[in-house]
Amino acid sequence: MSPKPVADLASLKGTNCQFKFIGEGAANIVFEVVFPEEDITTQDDGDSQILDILQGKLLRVPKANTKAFPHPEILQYWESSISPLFDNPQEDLVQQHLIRLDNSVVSQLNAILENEDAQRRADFQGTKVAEAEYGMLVEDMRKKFPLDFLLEFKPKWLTPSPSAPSTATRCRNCAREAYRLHKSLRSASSDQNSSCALSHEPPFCPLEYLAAQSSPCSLARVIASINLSAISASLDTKPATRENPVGVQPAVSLDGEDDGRPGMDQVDERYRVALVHWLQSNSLLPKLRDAQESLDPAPEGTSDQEKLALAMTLRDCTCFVRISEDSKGGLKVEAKLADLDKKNWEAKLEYWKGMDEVLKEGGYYEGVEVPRIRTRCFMEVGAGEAA
Ligand SMILES: O=P(O)(O)O[C@@H]1[C@@H](OP(=O)(O)O)[C@H](OP(=O)(O)O)[C@H](O)[C@H](OP(=O)(O)O)[C@H]1OP(=O)(O)O
Ligand SMILES: Nc1ncnc2c1ncn2[C@@H]1O[C@H](COP(=O)(O)OP(=O)(O)OP(=O)(O)O)[C@@H](O)[C@H]1O
Repeated sequence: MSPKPVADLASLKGTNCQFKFIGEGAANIVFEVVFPEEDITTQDDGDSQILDILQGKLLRVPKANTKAFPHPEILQYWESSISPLFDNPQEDLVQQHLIRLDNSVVSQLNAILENEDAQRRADFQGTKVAEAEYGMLVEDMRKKFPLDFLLEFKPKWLTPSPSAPSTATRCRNCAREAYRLHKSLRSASSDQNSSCALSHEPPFCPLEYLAAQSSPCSLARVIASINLSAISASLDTKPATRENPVGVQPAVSLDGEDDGRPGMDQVDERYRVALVHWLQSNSLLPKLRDAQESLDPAPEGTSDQEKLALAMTLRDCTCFVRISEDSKGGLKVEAKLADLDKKNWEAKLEYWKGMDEVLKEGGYYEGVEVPRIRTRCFMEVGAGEAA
């Protein structure tokens, strides 16, 4: 049975609410619905209902002209195929609900995007919100209070790709990053771009987040990457692009402002301890890895494309880790996975197969592409380290 919408955005008409652009990916755009203070205190019954529903949630709407499934289908899949993989889906997954969209709201959202266009990631500029019937309300995983600590990253492929050679020295993600950078180097027409791609900061390897459970060196690198990211974010104000390696570093938010963010060393030591404890002991990333692994095909391959699609969904999610003070003055860590959307395997199969081939044939798994792209994959650096 299809999920039912929890609300209709048409009921926002006549209110003074505004929308704020929060972020976007290839398939969705996320907005905050902001109400003026006076509206919050003086709503009649109908409006206060939608206000209550929107509380603590963000509006996630589909982009136009993608091959992604409509949100009701994504949600149904999430309920039937994703949630059962987790022992405690309420705790482990960013909660989401269906909401009915409204054409005039979609026009409003598109006007906001047009205004923000110059600030958007270069390859996303010009893309619009679809005139779809449904969108989603998702649990807001941003900081709730200024002192909260927030880390956002994509865990990606936590086990080797079944098609990687046994001689691989890079994980699938670092191999793909090397390929992307290599491609941008080859297509760069000016010397300036070429040297930029060669002198890039190596992409942070997502395997390190999991390795931090047993390897003190990985743990130290994760903590260092957070520092690095906070510093580079304040120095480099250019929007992230696929070719700009800063865009693939984990996003970290320490004080809610983009500029002058302190590094971890300036943050309350208690937050660092809580983060280290989470990195060393969480069951979320091992659970995600096990789920990915259980879907991997036998060596002879699989023809079960639905299984492949589920594996690819689990390899393309986002992890939010929020640390905040609880009501007793202690710290609570909330770690949840988002963007576990059903993949349209019919539309993506060729891309997936093509990428597999390119990474294997181009020597990206072994780091033998010419010129060699600098990476710092856990498989490279972690190999010689004792746990
Ligand atoms: O192919 P990959 O590993 O680069 O992953 C793509 C993502 O690239 P990223 O790893 O975040 O740099 C890509 O992320 P971006 O939007 O480019 O940041 C998408 O998530 C894409 O999935 P879809 O087309 O939205 O269904 C992702 O495609 P899938 O392969 O997961 O279908
Ligand atoms: N629940 C949330 N809480 C806070 N921020 C969020 C939330 N969901 C999404 N965002 C922000 O919006 C951005 C884009 O959202 P999302 O990942 O859903 O887009 P997408 O198009 O599905 O991504 P992809 O390209 O990976 O498929 C995220 O990177 C994040 O910064």
